[in-house]
Amino acid sequence: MIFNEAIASDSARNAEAHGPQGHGAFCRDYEREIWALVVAAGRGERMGAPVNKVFLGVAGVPVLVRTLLAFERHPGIHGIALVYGPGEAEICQRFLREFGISKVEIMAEGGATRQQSVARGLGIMPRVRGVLVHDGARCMVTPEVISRCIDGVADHGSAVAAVPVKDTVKMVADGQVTETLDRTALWAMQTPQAFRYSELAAAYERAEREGWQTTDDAAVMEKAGHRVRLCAGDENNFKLTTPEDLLRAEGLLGGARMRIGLGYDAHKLTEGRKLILGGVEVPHEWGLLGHSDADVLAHAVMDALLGAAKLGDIGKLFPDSDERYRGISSLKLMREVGELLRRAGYEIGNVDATIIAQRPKLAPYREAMEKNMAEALDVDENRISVKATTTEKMGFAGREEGIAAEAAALITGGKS
Ligand SMILES: Nc1ccn([C@@H]2O[C@H](COP(=O)(O)OP(=O)(O)OP(=O)(O)O)[C@@H](O)[C@H]2O)c(=O)n1
Ligand SMILES: C[C@](O)(CO)[C@H](O)COP(=O)(O)O
Repeated sequence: MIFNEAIASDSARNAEAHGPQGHGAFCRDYEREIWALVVAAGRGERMGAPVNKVFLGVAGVPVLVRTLLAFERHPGIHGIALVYGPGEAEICQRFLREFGISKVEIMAEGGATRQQSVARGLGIMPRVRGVLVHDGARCMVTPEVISRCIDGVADHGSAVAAVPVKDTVKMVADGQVTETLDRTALWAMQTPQAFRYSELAAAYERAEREGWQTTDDAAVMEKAGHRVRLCAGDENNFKLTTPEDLLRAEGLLGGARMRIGLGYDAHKLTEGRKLILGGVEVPHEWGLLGHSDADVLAHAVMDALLGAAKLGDIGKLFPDSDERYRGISSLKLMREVGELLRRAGYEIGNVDATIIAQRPKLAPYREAMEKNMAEALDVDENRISVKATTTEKMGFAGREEGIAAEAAALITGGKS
């Protein structure tokens, strides 16, 4: 990542971006690339949240992360420049690491207005072919809208996502209607707003020099004398501006994205081993046999979570042929599972597990097991439930040959 705040001149900027001249394969031809410029330096006053609205979660994933992932995953986007608010660089960098976002190559602090923030981003980006300026607060942008903007800038030099106005719109003064506008000629502007980088950067330099005040990039281009073309946006690509927008986004992304998973595991009881269940060492004359600490409860919970996220199972992730996992605490593996889910954009809704054991009596340890696993998964204890049952002496558990556990997990969110 470049992460430069300011680069002195155009030639220095492209030298920095391209790397040293003559490095053949490593030399990027920025003038062929299409980038996204994501602006997230607003205050979100209309949202009324105690933090910048782009850091609020929608279905468990921060708004800004959702926005960045849309561009990260689009094959037509070569790089991303991110403009953040004062004091917010660190949290942005943490999100990039946690969610494995690798296309953000440039970061800059924004200004007091959106126009200034875009100008700053353009000022430190490499001179690419086309740039899609996008609001960090429009986290529901689809790959189709991004594609239309990329195609539009390639074919016509501009493409601004927009939707036709559906309501009747009137001019009003002092609470009185002065005019009813012709709705057929009215379109609501969204982002991305895509332009040739050279033209947009020059228009923004002029806007700053001449003190223009605009609310979108198209307006800057219009004032600079360019023709601006629209492309089809999407009704769901709305800007999260007020708390109602957040609810609407949650409704679209939250409930519809619930997933469930089931996990089951069984281990043999044997002498000379500790009995570890949910990370708790339970006093007993036998313990469970296994390559790791054989924590059958933790294993069932991990498989339920991995299954819900379609990320495989513990056998695939932590094979018993791997010496690194010999004797390992399963809670350590559970931490990794939690991290994997977070990176994939999931939030753990709840986990319900049952241990199937004839003996020992497990009720006194249930809470400690719940606490351990909640800690490992970095969720509230309220989300993890552990129960235990006997099989009335029937089957392998009843004969005390082994202990089994089963778990169900519900997760929400996800990147797609
Ligand atoms: N000085 C600013 C103002 C806005 N933006 C960004 O521009 C986008 C659209 O702005 P808006 O929704 O108006 O965001 P806020 O300015 O944060 O909201 P408000 O006007 O309610 O304070 C947002 O992603 C916002 O972070 C920015 O980068 N720098
Ligand atoms: C760029 C924009 O999102 C297009 O609708 C909008 O103009 C931003 O305006 P705001 O005043 O920052 O909400």
